[in-house]
Amino acid sequence: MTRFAHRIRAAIVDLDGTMLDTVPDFYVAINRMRADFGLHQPVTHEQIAQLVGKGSEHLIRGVLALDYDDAGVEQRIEEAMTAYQRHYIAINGDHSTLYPDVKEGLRALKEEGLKLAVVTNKPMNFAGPLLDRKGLRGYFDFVFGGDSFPKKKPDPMPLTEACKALGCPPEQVVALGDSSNDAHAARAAGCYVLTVPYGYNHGVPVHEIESDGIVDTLLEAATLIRQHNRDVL
Ligand SMILES: O=C(O)COP(=O)(O)O
Ligand SMILES: [Mg+2]
Repeated sequence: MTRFAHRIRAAIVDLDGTMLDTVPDFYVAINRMRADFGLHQPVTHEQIAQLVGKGSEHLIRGVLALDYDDAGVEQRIEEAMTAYQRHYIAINGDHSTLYPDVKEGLRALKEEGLKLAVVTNKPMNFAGPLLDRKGLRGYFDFVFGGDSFPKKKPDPMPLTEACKALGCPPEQVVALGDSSNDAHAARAAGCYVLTVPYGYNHGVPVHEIESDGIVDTLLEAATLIRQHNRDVL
């Protein structure tokens, strides 16, 4: 955390793979959608984890591509998205769990005086109810989903817009995420970025992500940020 000499005033936090292990929810919704298509062999948690992080359509296209060629995917994508969304909303949060020290980390960031925003590629109608259900919504000043802006991460737009909402220049904002998607968006927006090693990085080892550091938990991120803010005083 020495790249910029600025005090950190806000954090932008990713959802899937950073705060919540949501693959078990995706697993149920995706395999129910597959069953609707007569595909009864379930896709695995590992296959799903590699496809999470770039929004629902990317995920469902990737899942369909396991069984169909390009034309077959195109033919089914609309019906698959409708079925998937119905199944996901019916179970949203039933099987997903908080990673260790998430609430402790968010609390510590707030105690440090940071403003907090969620920026996820999950659509808002999934993200909002999930954050409420897991007791996370109250920590955040803003929540932005994959459909909140015309572009999703790794485009910098959602982070740039979140910085504006937070009222902080990007160089005073740290992004906390689990994937290269978050890191690319943060770098392009001009924010710091710290990555957690336990999430889903499209099947690529987390140390290959260009970030300002890897932290074991959000609580460790908060400790690092507090230290950084003391050092720049
Ligand atoms: O791809 C998704 O649905 C969400 O992924 P994210 O929360 O890691 O941005
Ligand atoms: Mg993520």
